[in-house]
Amino acid sequence: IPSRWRGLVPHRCFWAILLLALTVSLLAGFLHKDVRLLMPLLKGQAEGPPITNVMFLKTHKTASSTVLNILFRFAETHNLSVALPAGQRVHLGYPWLFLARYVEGVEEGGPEQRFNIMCNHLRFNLPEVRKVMPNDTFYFSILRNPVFQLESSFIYYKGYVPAFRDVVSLEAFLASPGTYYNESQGLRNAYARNGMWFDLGFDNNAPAEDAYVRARLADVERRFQLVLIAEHFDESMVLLRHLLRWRLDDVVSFPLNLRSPGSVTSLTPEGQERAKRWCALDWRLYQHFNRTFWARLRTELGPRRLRSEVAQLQARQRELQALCVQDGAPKNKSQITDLRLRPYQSGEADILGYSLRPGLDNQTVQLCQRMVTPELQYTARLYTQQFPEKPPKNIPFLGA
Ligand SMILES: Nc1ncnc2c1ncn2[C@@H]1O[C@H](COP(=O)(O)OS(=O)(=O)O)[C@@H](OP(=O)(O)O)[C@H]1O
Repeated sequence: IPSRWRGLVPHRCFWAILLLALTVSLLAGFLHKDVRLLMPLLKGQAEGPPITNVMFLKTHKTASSTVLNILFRFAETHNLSVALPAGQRVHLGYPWLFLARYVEGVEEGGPEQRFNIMCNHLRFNLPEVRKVMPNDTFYFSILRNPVFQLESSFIYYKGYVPAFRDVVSLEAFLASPGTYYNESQGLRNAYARNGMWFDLGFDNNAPAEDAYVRARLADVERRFQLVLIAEHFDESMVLLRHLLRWRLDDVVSFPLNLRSPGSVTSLTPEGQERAKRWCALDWRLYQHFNRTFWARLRTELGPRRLRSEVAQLQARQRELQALCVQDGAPKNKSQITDLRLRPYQSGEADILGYSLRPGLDNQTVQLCQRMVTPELQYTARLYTQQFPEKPPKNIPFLGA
């Protein structure tokens, strides 16, 4: 070593060691992350092909139309059969308890029929669902904070539900529900109290006694492999994708069936507390499954992978929104000129949908159109595809 460099040697050694240490630690961090990101691929291979027998209990006003759109798209692109409402119906017998014969192609005493996907509105009734779905079906559902679910329901079903018809606001209804809500007025009132409990097939007017509630929660735990939470929609989709072993693009969606900001009125804090008491069964249900949802995310994915997949999902959604959606935002009914894309309007709500960007090529139009097709039109379209020999579903509001 030349003498003029001798003093530098320990110094250089120090830097070299530091550089090595940094490289190793960076590499370790990178590899750790990368291995985790590779896990779905590796695990997917180990665990087998995507799950294609799926039953989604479509609860009301819980982002369930967005989930239905995801399932319909998956069915269409994978050539799967869907348990569709028979004849001119657009739901599977709701609000009556589901019966197998509400499904098109299923006849009492007729040959056995099994479908891959089931997701139109129905009131859950396991023995009858099992008659049309394969034994290895994956069952899942979605819940929403009952305060916001009830707000959405009130506006949407204002003219339809006897309990809501003659009251000026949800705030007024909750201040004195006994004045407006009459149990004996039949099933139509189910939208006014514990709607999610009702959709699960339970008695929405039952007293919220602890033993009863616990027993029903255990029923739901036993039957449904997964219960998602609407407030955490993206996390929900990441978890769903993981459990079904689907691709990221299979669970990308645009929010459907949204109320316009002008149709949203929020309850006061006092009104919210009343809503929780009035819908005590739904409140217990929601609290329980909100807890299990986060516990499940922790065990199935862990925070780092969850964050990374949610970010990927959101980036892909933004990309598709820029590609597909005219002006990149939802529109009200008068702005949607293509009737195939105009969502059903109900009650006092202004329900938003999407128009497609003009000038898209055929393949892109197909992809985008599927993503923005509302529930009724999509149900009708799949029905015609699946039963070309039957009269098509006639959706009267489309002509209006
Ligand atoms: N992705 C996503 N994330 C969070 N929330 C979402 C999403 N998609 C739809 N929504 C909200 O869900 C409400 C509509 O629910 P449903 O489609 O279940 O209604 S319906 O029962 O089928 O009529 C409706 O709620 P409100 O706007 O409060 O009425 C939608 O805004």
